[in-house]
Amino acid sequence: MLKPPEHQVAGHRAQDGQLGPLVDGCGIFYKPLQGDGRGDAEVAFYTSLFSHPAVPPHIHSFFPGFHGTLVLPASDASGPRPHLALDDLLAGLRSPSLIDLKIGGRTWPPDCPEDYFQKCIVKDRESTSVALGFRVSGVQIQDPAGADAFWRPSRAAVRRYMVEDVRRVLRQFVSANPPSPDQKPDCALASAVYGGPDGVLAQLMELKAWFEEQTLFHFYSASVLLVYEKDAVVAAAGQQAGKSSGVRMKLVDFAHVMEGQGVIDHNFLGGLCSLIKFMSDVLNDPEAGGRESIKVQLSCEDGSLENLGI
Ligand SMILES: O=P(O)(O)O[C@@H]1[C@@H](OP(=O)(O)O)[C@H](OP(=O)(O)O)[C@H](O)[C@H](OP(=O)(O)O)[C@H]1OP(=O)(O)O
Ligand SMILES: Nc1ncnc2c1ncn2[C@@H]1O[C@H](COP(=O)(O)OP(=O)(O)O)[C@@H](O)[C@H]1O
Repeated sequence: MLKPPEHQVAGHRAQDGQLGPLVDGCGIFYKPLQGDGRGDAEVAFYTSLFSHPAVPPHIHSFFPGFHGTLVLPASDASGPRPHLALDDLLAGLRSPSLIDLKIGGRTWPPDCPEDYFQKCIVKDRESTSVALGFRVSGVQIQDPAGADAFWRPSRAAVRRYMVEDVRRVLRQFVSANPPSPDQKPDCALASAVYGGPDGVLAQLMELKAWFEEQTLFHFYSASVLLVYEKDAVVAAAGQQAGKSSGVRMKLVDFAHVMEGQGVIDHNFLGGLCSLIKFMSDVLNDPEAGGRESIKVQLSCEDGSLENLGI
């Protein structure tokens, strides 16, 4: 049976009669084709990515598997609608921690409509996109209180994140202690999630190497989605023989991918480099919890952690 994903952290949601993605519980994530040509652009991108001879096969693993399109009843009750059928990146995970990081200092493609440009540039300037080359779009972290408890700041709170908030959240994301005004993130899982041969940093470096060369695509408003499950990471760290921690890192959201026309995607590449630097800092200085006394908006959706003065 199709239902809205339990753990979606950003983007359009199939809630309250809105159009959004659905999952089948068997490993497929169905994303409705959006209007204004965005859905068609996303289908064209996936088709090109998986068939273009100049895309090295190992690069495919940085993207969700693509299984074509399927007409399904839309979540907004508007009737049958084509959906992209993608691998569900959270399949098999009961208590995932995940973060959506929108990459690029500018999220608007060239020649987009003026009103869209105006909307995007305001968000880019008011968020950390311009300053850092990326921003947090959404985050959920398993709460140590229980496997089914999560810390998930509201969309409005995430939109207000400034540079120090981003630094803090990237530390909190790999910490075993809960977000609190009294404690710095302990970064206990940093080496297991960000470090190691199959950790996020190693994967980002491999992706960056491709972006240093590829001139096929320019990715505007696409995200890096990081997913891990604490129990699996802790279990892998306790084993000698390099058991995989199962940390998943994929790119998502290709509604605004443009042809690269032989030019490096310096906007996306710059954002990747910046993210790599931020994560390296977490690994190299795991004790630091970020500047003290910063007013960040670490609110939960239930409001219980609203306005922590961290
Ligand atoms: O509608 P908004 O203002 O919430 O903007 C959406 C963005 O939400 P935000 O508020 O930035 O978190 C949303 O961002 P996230 O995926 O939530 O990071 C998308 O950028 C979405 O555009 P598209 O589906 O990628 O074409 C954006 O939707 P469009 O307005 O471009 O359709
Ligand atoms: N293949 C996928 N599997 C699981 N979750 C996904 C997948 N793609 C996206 N998501 C979830 O949906 C969110 C929004 O996805 P995105 O493609 O950016 O949608 P939108 O175009 O509405 O912004 C992501 O932050 C993530 O939580």
